[in-house]
This record gives sequence, C-alpha cells and structure tokens, in this order.
Amino acid sequence: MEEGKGEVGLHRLFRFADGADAALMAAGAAGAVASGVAQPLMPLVFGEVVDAFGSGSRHDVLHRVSGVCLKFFYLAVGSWFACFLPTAKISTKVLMLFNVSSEVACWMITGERQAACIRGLYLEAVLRQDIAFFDKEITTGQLVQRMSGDTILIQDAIGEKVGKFLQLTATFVGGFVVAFSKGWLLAAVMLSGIPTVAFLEEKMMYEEASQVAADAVVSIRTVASFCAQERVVTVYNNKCQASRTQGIRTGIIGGLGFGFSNMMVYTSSALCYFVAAQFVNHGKSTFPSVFKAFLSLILAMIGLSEASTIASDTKKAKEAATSIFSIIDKKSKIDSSTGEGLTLDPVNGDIEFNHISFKYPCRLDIQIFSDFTLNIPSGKNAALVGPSGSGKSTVIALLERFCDPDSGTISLDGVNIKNLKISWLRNKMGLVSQEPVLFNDTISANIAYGKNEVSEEEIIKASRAANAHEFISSMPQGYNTVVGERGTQLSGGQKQRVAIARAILKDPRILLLDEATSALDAESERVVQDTLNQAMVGRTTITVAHRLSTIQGADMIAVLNNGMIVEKGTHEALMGMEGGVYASFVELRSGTA
Ligand SMILES: Nc1ncnc2c1ncn2[C@@H]1O[C@H](COP(=O)(O)OP(=O)(O)OP(=O)(O)O)[C@@H](O)[C@H]1O
Repeated sequence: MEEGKGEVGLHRLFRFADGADAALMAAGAAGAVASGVAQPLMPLVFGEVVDAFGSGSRHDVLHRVSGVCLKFFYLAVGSWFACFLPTAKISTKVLMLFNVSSEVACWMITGERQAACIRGLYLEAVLRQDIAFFDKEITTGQLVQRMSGDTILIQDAIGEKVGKFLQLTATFVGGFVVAFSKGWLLAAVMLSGIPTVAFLEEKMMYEEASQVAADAVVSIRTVASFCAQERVVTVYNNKCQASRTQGIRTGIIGGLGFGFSNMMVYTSSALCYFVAAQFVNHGKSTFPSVFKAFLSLILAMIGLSEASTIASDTKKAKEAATSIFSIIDKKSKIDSSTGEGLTLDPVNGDIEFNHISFKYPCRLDIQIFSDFTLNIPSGKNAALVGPSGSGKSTVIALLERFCDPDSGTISLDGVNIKNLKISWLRNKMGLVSQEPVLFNDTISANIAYGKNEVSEEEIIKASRAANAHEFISSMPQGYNTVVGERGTQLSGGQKQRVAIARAILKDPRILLLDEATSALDAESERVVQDTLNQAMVGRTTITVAHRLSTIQGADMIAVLNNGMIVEKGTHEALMGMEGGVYASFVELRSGTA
C-alpha cells in the first residue's frame, strides 16, 4: 500500500479549507482565545470577593461586595460579547446555536464542512481507481472505516479540538500572566509545586489506560458491523494476550504513580501554603494576592495538562489523514473521471484484440494471456466458451478497461481503446453479468441507473424490450417497487431482466453478456434468452456462456483454454471437427444433461 509514506503535517490537515472555513476558523480562534483568557480573570474577581467579605464593617462589606458584583457583571457581558460576536459575523444559521459557545460552534461547523469535503473527495478518488486497486489495496471494511471512523478523527482534530486547544492555551498563558503580575517571586515558588499536582495525576491516570480501552471498543464495533464477530473476538483475544504483561506493568506503575501524585498534591500544597504564609508574614504579599496567584496558577496548569491530552488525538488524526490523503492524491492508471480521449461518431463496433499479453496485477505469477488475438466484426455475435479459469471474463474486463493489457492492443473501429475517452467507451457498452447487481431503490431507478435524464417512456420502452414490463406492471407499486438490498425482493429471472433493461436503455453499440443466463432455471433462462436474442440484433455482442445450448446461433464461437483460442468457428463447423474440443464439450454436456 502506498499510504503511510510520510505522516501528514499538522497544517496539511486543513488543506481542504475554503474561504468560509478560514472565516469560521478566524472567528472561532478569536472566541476561543477570549473565553480562554476569561478563565484566569475569575480568580482576580474571586480574590476581591474574599477580600471584601474578610475585612471592614458590615456596611463596608455590602458596599465592597456590590462593587465586585458589578465587576462580575462586566465579565459576564464581556465574555458574552467575546463568544457572540464571531457568531454574528459568520452566518445566521449559526445563530440557531446561540446557546452554544460560538468558538465551539465555529470550530464544529468548519470541522463538519471540511470533513464532508474530505469524505466526498475520498469517495470520488476511490471510485475513479482501476480495478487492480480494489483487488490489491482496499477492502470494503477499510473503505467504511476510513469514511466513517478516520474522517471523524480528522474532523475532531481540525474542528472542536483546535478550539479547545486554543482556549486551554489562552487559559494557561493568561493564568501565568495573572499569577506573575501578583508577585513574580511568590508565583515562581508556587510554580515549583503546582505542575506536579495537575500534570502527573492526569498523565498517570488517564492517558495510557483509557486510550487503549477506547481504541479496542471502537474497532470492535466497526468490525462487528461487518458480521466478523468471530474474527473480532479472536483478534481481540490475541491483542489482550499480547498486552497482558504490558497491562500488569501499567497497573503497577499506574497504582504507584497515582499514589505518588496524590502524595505530591498534599505535599506541594502544604509547601505552597507555607511559603505563601512566609511572604504574608514578612509583608511581601497579602492574602488576596496569594489567593489570586494560587488560583490562577492552578487554572493555568489545568489548561496545560488538558491541552497536552489533545496532542495524542492530533497524532491519530494525522495518521488517519495520511492514509486518506494518499488515496485522494492517488492518480489512477485508468481514470474514468478524466474527460480526456477521443470519441467516435458513428461507432460501428468492430472489435480487435491484437497479441494481448496480460497478468492480473495482484496475481503476477499467473499469465492469463500470452498472445491472444481475436477479431469480432461489427454487428456479429461472438461467443466465448472454455473451462473455468480459461480467461473468458477477462476478455470482457479488458474491453471495458477495468484493466489494461501488459502488451498488445485492443481496438474499436481501428482505434486503440486506450486513446478513447473511458466514460464514452463504457457508455457504448452494455454489460449483463451472471449476478445482476441491483441497488436498494425502485425498479425504475435501477433501470435508469447511470443515466442522468431519462423519461418514463424510455424506461418502459427498455423494459418492454427486456420482457420485463409485464411483471413490473403487475406489481402493486409497478415501477416504483423498491427491490430491497441487492434486489432480494425479485426472483433471479426478474432481476436479470431488470439488468437487461438497464443495459438496453444505454442503447449500447456493444453488448457484453457474461454468463447472463447461467444462474437461471430452464423456464427463466428461456425467457431471458429470448430477450437477449432480441437485444443482440444490430449490436456487436460478446457472449460468455457455460450452457452451450444458448450460443448455438452465434456467428462465431471461440474456444479458450489457458488463455489461448484453441478452436474458432460456427457451431456447425466446430461440431464437424473430428476430436475437436468444442464437439467433445457438447457431447459431455449432453451426456450429463
Ligand atoms: N480480479 C482478479 N485478480 C486476480 N486474478 C483473477 C481476477 N479475476 C480472475 N482472475 C484469475 O484469472 C484467471 C481467468 O479468470 P476468468 O474469470 O477470466 O476465467 P473464466 O474463464 O471467465 O472463468 P469462469 O468460467 O469460471 O467464470 C483465473 O485463474 C482467475 O483466478
């Protein structure tokens, strides 16, 4: 896999931010800093409350406390402005969230916007990759995990977490400034004790243990949704086994560390209070100043310790972004989204495979074709038969440009298909395969799949041509019947006819039938085969068939074995070849039928 070549830098996480995101981030940053700075201002006012209650007569207390209350009111209004103003500047939609702090709202909105953009680009990038990518580089589970789990990690890191980090950093800096402004010497002495209080406790108690537990739960849920519970349990047990020693060690260290940090809390508090009392005793400080400095430093250190926990989330987001961005930036060898390439008008449908040599990129040890040559004239029906694994479906895959040959050329009307626009080429071909793929949507949406503007008449016309109109109309919801996941609410023959209608609607010049009837019972096969025979008229058709009865009328039958054409001709000609492979196939099949 190409991903993971180098970790994405922090600033690259924001690479998909647009102008609106920049505005949201600027407003969110201003709000975060303002609300962060507001925290250490509180001890100042609290200090004054303590001072006001602790000194003077009863009337004096009332007067002084009223003055401090006014300051609380100013702080409330100031903090409301700091939070509200950025919201008002951005969007009225955000106003709906007025009960949420604006910096949180701004960061959440921009995180959501950027993550939506990343998800869209990732899906686009995945869908434009060639088939080898799906064989080699990604599984469905990975795709879903990246689109849901990994993008949420990124969303958090570029959204809410940034706001929180800025706010905590502002609290940390603000707390320091306030504490040192109340007497730098006192603050410096207190500082020597306080970091242990806030820092050790957080680190030892939560960091390792909770991170491991959270990871395990998240991955179990994701994998379980793919019904891989047994595998999950095995993987989980193995992981538990491997980390047991680590767990015991962490437990002992955590216990010791927790005890130690608790001891340090009380020891350093005692030290701080003792030193502060010395300062007050020698007239170098006052009680309110000590109170303010102590509270500010506590807030500053809590800010610092919480900000440090965000670093591990950012690291995870960078890892997730590394794999997602590597796919977004990945150039596909066969990029169906490109608008480049020739188009032909008109298209006759002459197909030529010239000296093709090919191996699947993920199975380089197996040579599928070494010198495969086949010519299918326009409007003719060529059938491919041969033992399983002889390369029949690969012929279709190469023509559709799901993969490209290692050497040799495939041409349509004399033009190498590599020079044709891929989307145009694929639109000229209608593929019906053994297992028709229907989506969980209405019958009409399934027939119109892939075409943008299709009228109801066109859908009905294609359904009539596919012998599907009758059964569709007899359903209570008709063309609006939802077929269920993978078309489970239709029979095999019905599904196949819907798939044929979809292929016919494209009005393809070339029809590719890859064992289109082999999964059907005799009655359904007869109906579907009649349908296909009508659909073939006037089109170049390649039919891959196991049931030889369905291809007897083909203009040419090519018998493949190990990627080579061993016999070629009409049914009659091949049957006339004494000891021929085709004739022996037919004999074998009629013997077993
Ligand atoms: N996506 C793929 N990646 C790797 N190898 C593949 C892939 N698809 C097919 N193959 C291999 O290529 C060879 C030819 O497969 P292909 O599907 O073309 O045969 P086939 O004649 O159509 O077989 P069947 O009649 O069983 O469908 C087989 O050995 C198969 O295992």
